[in-house]
Amino acid sequence: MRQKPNAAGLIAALDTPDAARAEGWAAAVAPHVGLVKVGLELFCAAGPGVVGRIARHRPVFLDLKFHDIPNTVAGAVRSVCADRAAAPAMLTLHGGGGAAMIEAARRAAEDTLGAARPAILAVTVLTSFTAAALAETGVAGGPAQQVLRLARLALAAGADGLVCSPQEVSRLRDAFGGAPLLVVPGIRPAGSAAGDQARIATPEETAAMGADWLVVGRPITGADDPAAAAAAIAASLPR
Ligand SMILES: O=C(O)c1cc(=O)[nH]c(=O)n1[C@@H]1O[C@H](COP(=O)(O)O)[C@@H](O)[C@H]1O
Repeated sequence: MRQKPNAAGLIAALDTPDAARAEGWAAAVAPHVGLVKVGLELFCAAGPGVVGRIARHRPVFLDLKFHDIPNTVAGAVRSVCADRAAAPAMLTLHGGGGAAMIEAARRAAEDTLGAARPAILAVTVLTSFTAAALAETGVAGGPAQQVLRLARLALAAGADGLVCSPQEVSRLRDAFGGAPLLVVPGIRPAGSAAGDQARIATPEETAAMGADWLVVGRPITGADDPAAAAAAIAASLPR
């Protein structure tokens, strides 16, 4: 899914260790979302085969946030792209893994799947980080500055897009224009609990700032009716 949606679209994060539950959610939200996200919890519990099963409902955003030496990440990308029929439409790696790692990931995806390769998305600063938590890791200057720094590096190294919080979307659009895919978690409809997310905004605000894809987990999967929750968020986005 390297092409950009015409208007901001929705991605449902299927965070559960239960593959049957995840498949049920995928089927229920499919009419309202562009992609569904398979993350570490589901992948580690259910194994790689879950990607193909979930992909029967919607294209899969495989969020394993690779961060290792270039050779190892290239191998991981080849592994998740090996089965063409079950290959993800998008995948994540950490921008902090550096330019050589990102270049190696892109090359591995191209070598394995050619034009059908997944979009490579670089995670910048996790949406759970405050400025204080980021400073504890040795990064001064705050999330916005670090997001811009990693974005510049990742896009120059061949990433198709970035994962950032709603609070950096406008700055990234100003700096890099409309081309990079901006995939944005930390989305909270008014009144829903932030949980462990620190840098958040509503779906309407995030779409208006120029996000391409909004990643929403618990506000959908924790709802009594996940399909209705996904439908309501999708309907709130400008068309
Ligand atoms: O890469 C991601 O998708 C991601 C990056 C990030 O900075 N923050 C973040 O929350 N995510 C993912 O987005 C989803 C957000 O879920 P909720 O907080 O439940 O809406 C989770 O599956 C996270 O793993």
